[in-house]
Amino acid sequence: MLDQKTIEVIKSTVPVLQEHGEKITTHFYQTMFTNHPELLNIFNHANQKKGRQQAALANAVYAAALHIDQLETILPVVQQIAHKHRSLGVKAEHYPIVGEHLLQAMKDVLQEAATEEIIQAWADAYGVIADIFISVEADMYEQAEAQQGGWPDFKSFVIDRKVKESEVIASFYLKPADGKVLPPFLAGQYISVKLEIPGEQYTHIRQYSLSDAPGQDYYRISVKREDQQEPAGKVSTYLHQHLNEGDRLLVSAPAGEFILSKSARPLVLISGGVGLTPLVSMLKTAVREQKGRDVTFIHAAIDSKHHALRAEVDQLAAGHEHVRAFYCYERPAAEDQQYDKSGYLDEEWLQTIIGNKDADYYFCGPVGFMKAVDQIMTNWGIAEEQKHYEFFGPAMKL
Ligand SMILES: NC(=O)C1=CN([C@@H]2O[C@H](COP(=O)(O)OP(=O)(O)OC[C@H]3O[C@@H](n4cnc5c(N)ncnc54)[C@H](O)[C@@H]3O)[C@@H](O)[C@H]2O)C=CC1
Repeated sequence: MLDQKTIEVIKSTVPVLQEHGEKITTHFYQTMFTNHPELLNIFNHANQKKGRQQAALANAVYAAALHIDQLETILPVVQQIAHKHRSLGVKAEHYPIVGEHLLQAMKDVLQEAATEEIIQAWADAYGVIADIFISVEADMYEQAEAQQGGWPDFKSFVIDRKVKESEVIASFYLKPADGKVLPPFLAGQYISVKLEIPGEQYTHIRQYSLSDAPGQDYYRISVKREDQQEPAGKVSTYLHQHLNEGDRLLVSAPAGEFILSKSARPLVLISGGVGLTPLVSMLKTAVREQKGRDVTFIHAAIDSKHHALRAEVDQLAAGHEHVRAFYCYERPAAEDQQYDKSGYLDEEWLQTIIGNKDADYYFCGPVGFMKAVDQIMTNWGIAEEQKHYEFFGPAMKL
């Protein structure tokens, strides 16, 4: 544990971290990857380029400094990050490397303001925080391995089926190459996929939500081809264009805390674009395991051509009185007939379809969509514990 003096010194650096946090973390990543290029096999290069990883780490360091005397308050965030770390293969031996470069980056950026005392206090604090992560993650590796059919890191899977779901989304049904049983997962969880792309120096790892219900003999991911964005998504493009039935890829055990809970309240699932993947898994699970629970599934897509997995959702809604599905098309095509609203979803429309607002809400989609939905929840006075959401990529808050 940290002594009072160390805590005070750490807290005194909060303003400076707020001001220089991203500069420090940008410098940190640069020097760490120069000295340890092998770590580029773990980190998402696109997030580095866009500066998202730097911002997320700066926020995490800042939050740690702010709460250094009550570290238990950051435990939920630790859990969330630890899930991601376990799915990426982050190990205890990586922490000293990160610590050394973080402290060096503080010294380099803050110069004389980073006194001996401050650097020592941060070294102590980093040690305590790293130990928490290492121990939480060690448990997670153990649990992943201990399940029936489980494994700790990455395991070879075969693409059993590849199915086009929309203009831009394809599903991949993945089965273990060794034919062993698959461990279960919780609706809403994701897996990491690890790929070697010809011509690329480092391996790439990406997280994809599992889009089917648990309990099958495959894991299904539904991936959007991100070849229109800048920079183009290398992994999604490679999956779409070059990987086919019979090909293999490496897969982590399922991870993540954005999961469907049981509750007596109605369930409202709101998705934008490919953000529907974890919510379709939740919808199927709720129908099967939470019999009679009112479920409203709301999906926002560009138009019918970009609308994936519609048949599966429609079938559930048609077969269960307490399940309702609504679709909002941003720019419906002339031939599009079956949708409930055009443009973006908004508060007024949601009012008309959500009868009992005292519900559990799960939402997932692009950032602008998430912000819009969160604002509506706030306007409605929905309690924080009734709001569940997930951002892919580095940890973010709404
Ligand atoms: N488990 C997770 O955290 C997952 C997260 N995602 C995220 O979901 C996102 C999905 O993106 P795309 O398919 O590219 O979506 P998209 O760009 O096709 O947009 C889908 C729909 O979202 C709505 N929307 C967009 N901006 C909005 C705004 N400002 N206000 C209200 N509605 C808005 C529109 O109706 C639009 O048609 C990605 O950012 C991805 O990272 C996707 C899968 C899983």
